[in-house]
Amino acid sequence: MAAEEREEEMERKSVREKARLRLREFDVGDRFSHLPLPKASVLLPLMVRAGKLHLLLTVRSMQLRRSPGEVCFPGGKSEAIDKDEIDTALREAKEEVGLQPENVEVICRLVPGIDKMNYLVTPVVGFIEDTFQPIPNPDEVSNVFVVPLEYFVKPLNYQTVPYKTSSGYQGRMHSFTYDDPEHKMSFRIWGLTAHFAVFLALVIFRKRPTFEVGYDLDNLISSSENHFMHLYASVYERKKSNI
Ligand SMILES: CCC(=O)SCCNC(=O)CCNC(=O)[C@H](O)C(C)(C)COP(=O)(O)OP(=O)(O)OC[C@H]1O[C@@H](n2cnc3c(N)ncnc32)[C@H](O)[C@@H]1OP(=O)(O)O
Ligand SMILES: [Mg+2]
Repeated sequence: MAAEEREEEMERKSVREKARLRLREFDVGDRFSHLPLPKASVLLPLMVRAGKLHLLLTVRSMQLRRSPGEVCFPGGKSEAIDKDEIDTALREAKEEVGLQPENVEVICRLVPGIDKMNYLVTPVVGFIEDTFQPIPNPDEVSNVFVVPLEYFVKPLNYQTVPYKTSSGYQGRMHSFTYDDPEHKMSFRIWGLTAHFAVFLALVIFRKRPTFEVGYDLDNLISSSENHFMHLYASVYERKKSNI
């Protein structure tokens, strides 16, 4: 290995090590697994490119019944064969973009979210190699792209949009437009996917974003958990009153 390559390799390792340490502090493990909602998981695939962390995202096929054409992370619904949320995320990533589970270094599970169908969606964070060549499954994925993680705290094109869930919970959603120099295309990343990307960036960079987030950044762990429990309570109450 040439001296320059050795230096790049050391830099890559140090970027990964710093992120790994921060992420482990935020690992929720199976703390939310008992909640009585249908389950889904997404993989937040992190890679180091040119010394910086990047996230891999997909565009959903237009043929899908749910959220066609939207940007999301590789992921999907839990199946009976999955032992936990990590298994689901890895199985779905393999099915959707051809990522082999043995090529993912799983780091942690972060605080879940709830999607518009009231699925409990667990984000699983894992490192992948920057040399990974996705093989999109055309039934589910129409495109794959990467975004510098820093974009989710320091975006060039950001909006906040109001939303109301079926359970009556009102809030605001992040919406980013990312001009991808590789594909020479713009991608809109919003909703639950944007929510997970922003949280991941806050955990790793610990810096104040250029836009408002609904967290107390000095107490990010408790604040993010309270935020989730508030959302969960509104969904749970609604489900109970529909029984
Ligand atoms: C809060 C509201 C919002 O945020 S909306 C704004 C922006 N949108 C987002 O952020 C996207 C958020 N959603 C997600 O990430 C995903 O929908 C989550 C919640 C992870 C669920 O995963 P999802 O990809 O829908 O499920 P999945 O992968 O299990 O299945 C998708 C559909 O594909 C189908 N499928 C499966 N395998 C095949 C195959 N080989 N050939 C053809 N189709 C296939 C599945 O049956 C499933 O279909 P269906 O949805 O059940 O109709
Ligand atoms: Mg999916």
